[in-house]
Amino acid sequence: MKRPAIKICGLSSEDTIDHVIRRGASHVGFIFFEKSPRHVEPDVAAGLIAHVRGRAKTVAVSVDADNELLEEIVYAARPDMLQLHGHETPDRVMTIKALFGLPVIKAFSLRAPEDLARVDDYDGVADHLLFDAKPPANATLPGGNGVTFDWRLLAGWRPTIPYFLSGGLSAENVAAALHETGAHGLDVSSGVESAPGVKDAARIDAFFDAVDAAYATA
Ligand SMILES: O=C(O)c1ccccc1NCC(=O)[C@H](O)[C@H](O)COP(=O)(O)O
Repeated sequence: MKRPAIKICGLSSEDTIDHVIRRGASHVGFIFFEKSPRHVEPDVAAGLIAHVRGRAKTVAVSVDADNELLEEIVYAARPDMLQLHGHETPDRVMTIKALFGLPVIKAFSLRAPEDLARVDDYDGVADHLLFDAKPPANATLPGGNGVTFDWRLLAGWRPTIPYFLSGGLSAENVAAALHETGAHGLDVSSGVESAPGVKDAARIDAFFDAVDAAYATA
């Protein structure tokens, strides 16, 4: 079985970036959402993204961002891809793609089967999908909450667009998540942190070790 793409999200230091790329991250994500403990300003992200260039795909994550913010992010930081983690409609995704010419990962929050109903509308529009858990009722962030959803929602479901499985993944559960869903890619943030926004080298290693072990036995 082919090892999935692995996106480590919410990065903010060159050392951690180097570590996750060394361990095999295919994508690294930067959060542009001020309420997040992982938020990076576009000028800081520019340095981090320049540091990555060519070694992994760089992903700028935004939430219902207007054109002005997207311009600031894209023209300052020059990411390879945009992740839209809000309520962006298919029309809005098409507009963003036309404006910036970058591939788009469209994120969806899942809790129940009906949450998948809108996904087909993004066929031919989004380049990748990302399935995350719906945030808990008291959450202030639409993502990065470290909570899982019921992976059986995706079992046997083969979308025409490749997808990242996300939401509360960690070294402890990633093998089961892969087994249940057969996801094309994995995305993790809290599960490789010691505190919100603080990436942890040991947890990063444990995560990649768990993915490698899952593939060695697949
Ligand atoms: O991580 C954040 O702080 C964040 C804030 C606002 C929108 C999206 C955010 N994260 C997006 C991601 O792709 C996360 O990796 C994804 O939600 C999974 O996070 P976690 O459950 O913590 O692994």
